[in-house]
Amino acid sequence: MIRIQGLRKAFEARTGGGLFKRGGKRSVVAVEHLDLDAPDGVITGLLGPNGAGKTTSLRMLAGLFKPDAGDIRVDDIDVLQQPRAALARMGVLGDAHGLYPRLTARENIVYYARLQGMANDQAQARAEALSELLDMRTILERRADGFSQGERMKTALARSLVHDPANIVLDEPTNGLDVVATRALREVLRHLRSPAGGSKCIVFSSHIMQEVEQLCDQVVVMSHGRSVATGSVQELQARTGTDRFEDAFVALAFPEVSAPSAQEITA
Ligand SMILES: Nc1ncnc2c1ncn2[C@@H]1O[C@H](COP(=O)(O)OP(=O)(O)OP(=O)(O)O)[C@@H](O)[C@H]1O
Repeated sequence: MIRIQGLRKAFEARTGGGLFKRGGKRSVVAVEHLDLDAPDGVITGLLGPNGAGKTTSLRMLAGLFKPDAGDIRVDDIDVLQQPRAALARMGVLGDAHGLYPRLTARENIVYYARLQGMANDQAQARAEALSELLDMRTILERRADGFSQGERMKTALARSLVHDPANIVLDEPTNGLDVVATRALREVLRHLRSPAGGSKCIVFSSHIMQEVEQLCDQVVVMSHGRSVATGSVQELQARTGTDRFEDAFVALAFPEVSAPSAQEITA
C-alpha cells in the first residue's frame, strides 16, 4: 500500500546566459501538490502529459529526491524517516534500466539479490522463477550488452522483483517496447495484481491513455504538477460527461484546451 499526501518539489534550474553574460537561476516547480492512494491488489496509473511531474514524483517515492513538502508512506513506513525499510518493501523500475553489460541476465538478477542479502541458492532459485514468469529463459545466460529494449526491460524488471516486494513502482515501463512486449508486460502486471501473484500494490506512470485504460483499476490524473482527479476510467468519464477516456483525460488535464469557447456556448 502506497500513500502520498501533499507532495511538492521545486528545482533550481539554470537560465541561459550569453557569450559575455552569466546565466541566472530560476525555480521550477516540478510537483506542486500530489495526493495518491494506491491499495494492495490494485493497479494504479499515474497519467499525465509530458512534464506533468510523474518521474519526479516516483523518484521521491523511491527515495532518490527529498521532497520540499509532503508525506510518503509505503505499508505505513515513512519513506523520509526510514528509507531503507521502505525501499525493502518496494520494487522500482526506473526509466534508466542501468544493467551491468558484462554480466548475463542471470548474473544481473543474482547480483542484485545478493545485495538484498539473499543466499546464493535462494538468489539462483529466484532468478529461475522470475525467468519463467517473465518468459526470459532464452536470454538468461546471455550477456546484457546487445540486449534489445524489451530484453533489457525484462531483466531490469526481474531485478526489481527479486526480493518479492509487496509494492511495485514502474516509471513509463512500456517506453520503447513493441506491441508483443507491451502485451506480455501487461499480463505480468495483471498476474502480480491477482491473489495468485501476491495481490501486489502496483503504481505505474504513463502518458499513454490506451495503456492506462486497458490496465488500470484506478487512475490519478496529473497536470502541471498537481493531481487533478482520481477514479476508475468509468468514473472519470462520468465525471467529465464523456464516453471516451481520451476526452475525459483532455478535459481533466488540459481544461484550458477543452473548455468551450464563448462562441460555442452562445451557439
Ligand atoms: N533536475 C531538474 N532540474 C530542473 N527541472 C527539472 C528537473 N527535473 C525535472 N524538472 C522539470 O520538472 C517538470 C516535471 O518533470 P518530470 O520529468 O517529473 O515530468 P514527467 O511527467 O515525468 O514528464 P515526461 O512524461 O515527459 O517524462 C518538467 O518541467 C521538468 O523540466
